[in-house]
Amino acid sequence: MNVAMIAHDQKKNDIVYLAIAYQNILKNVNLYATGTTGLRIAEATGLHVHRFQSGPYGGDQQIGAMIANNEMDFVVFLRDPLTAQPHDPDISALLRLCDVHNVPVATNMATAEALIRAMDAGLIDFKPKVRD
Ligand SMILES: O=C(CO)COP(=O)(O)O
Repeated sequence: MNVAMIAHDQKKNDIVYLAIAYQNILKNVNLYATGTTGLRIAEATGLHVHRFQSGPYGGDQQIGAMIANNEMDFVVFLRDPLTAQPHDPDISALLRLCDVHNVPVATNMATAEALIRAMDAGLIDFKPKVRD
């Protein structure tokens, strides 16, 4: 199970809270993250996180590549809806790829918690996606 965790700066504390609260579940998956988010999660939890570039430097696109390669099962992307991001096209592209490949993606805390619990309960079908 490969899970990506990404958060904009104003949401970093939230994603750290999420990782701490659910670390007993997240320790059983392969965690991927953009650079700074991954560092914050690793420091706070001790969990191993595969870290990509920081988002504005290509991290979103690197995670997008995993989605396109059918290698990502679940994405938590806590976006900041109140601050303009210089790499907005990359953010849109990542979310678009989640929809193209039918990958569950949570963009706020409420959905993230619901999906992590659903994942733990085996309620989400994470089988490899079938494409035409
Ligand atoms: O900008 C981001 C996602 O679009 C997140 O990048 P960082 O985790 O490196 O801050």
